[in-house]
Amino acid sequence: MTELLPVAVLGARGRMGAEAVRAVEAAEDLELVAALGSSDPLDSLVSAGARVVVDLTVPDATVGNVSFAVEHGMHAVVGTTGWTADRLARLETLLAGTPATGVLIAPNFALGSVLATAFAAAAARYFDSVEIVELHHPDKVDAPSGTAVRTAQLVAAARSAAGVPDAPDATRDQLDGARGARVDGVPVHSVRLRGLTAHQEVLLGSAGEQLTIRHDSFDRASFMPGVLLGIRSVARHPGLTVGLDGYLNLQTGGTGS
Ligand SMILES: NC(=O)C1=CN([C@@H]2O[C@H](COP(=O)(O)OP(=O)(O)OC[C@H]3O[C@@H](n4cnc5c(N)ncnc54)[C@H](O)[C@@H]3O)[C@@H](O)[C@H]2O)C=CC1
Ligand SMILES: O=C(O)C1=N[C@H](C(=O)O)C[C@H](O)C1
Repeated sequence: MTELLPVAVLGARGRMGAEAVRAVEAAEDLELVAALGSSDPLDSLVSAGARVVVDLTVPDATVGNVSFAVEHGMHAVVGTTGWTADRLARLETLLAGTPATGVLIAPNFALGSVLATAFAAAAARYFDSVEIVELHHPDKVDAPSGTAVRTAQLVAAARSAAGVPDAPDATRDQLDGARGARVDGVPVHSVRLRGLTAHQEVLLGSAGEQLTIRHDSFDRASFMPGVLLGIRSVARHPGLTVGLDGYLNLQTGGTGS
């Protein structure tokens, strides 16, 4: 009989965590060994024998949780937002001490969203202007979304690599925030609206034309195939991987590893 992979979920009583608990419980090759909330001690991850820790908590808690997992030789699959460049650099330093341990920081687990971001990065060099609109439910605690930040970073990097200058415009803000926030020079606008789940549009414009790349998550079930792919793959990817695209062969049309 094949051994089951022992998995723990942190933030297990939250919107995403509860969905992940159900997905792990339903997977025949995985065993849910711990499902922790905010007041549960991390030590129970060790006593439960978790090999992979899934973090779906809050930006203030995720760094401590992931550091604990890495320090105890557990792999981590992280959907929580708030991973700044500085936090990622410190995590890489920590991971250098345990070279066999893998951490996946995935701003978005929905395969369609990962593809939409890749399409936007591929298109970015061909258009004069690029702006991002992200739209979420109003219970979301952060803005802009992690997905929008990641998309803006990849768009900006693609434009910079191709030598595309920032598109100038004539607008001078009459009110702070009127043009959104800038992430690596890319304007990002955040909408919070009751009834929404998680949505993003990348608007690319040139003279006389517009390309819109839109992705919609209507249900948190959309994130679960990516969460499961992360859990099953993380041990084969030691070190830090940012973005689920790191586990997919997007260029070759492969189905992941
Ligand atoms: N990567 C992705 O595809 C997705 C990422 N997210 C991100 O996941 C995070 C969670 O989102 P939601 O589930 O909507 O939030 P939520 O607020 O419903 O759930 C967060 C849960 O974490 C718990 N928590 C807080 N501190 C904790 C700690 N130290 N240990 C264990 N649990 C703790 C809270 O009590 C709460 O139950 C957010 O950062 C969100 O942006 C959300 C959806 C998809
Ligand atoms: O809080 C959410 O809901 C989501 N958070 C992630 C983000 O900030 O990008 C992923 C998805 O957009 C849903």
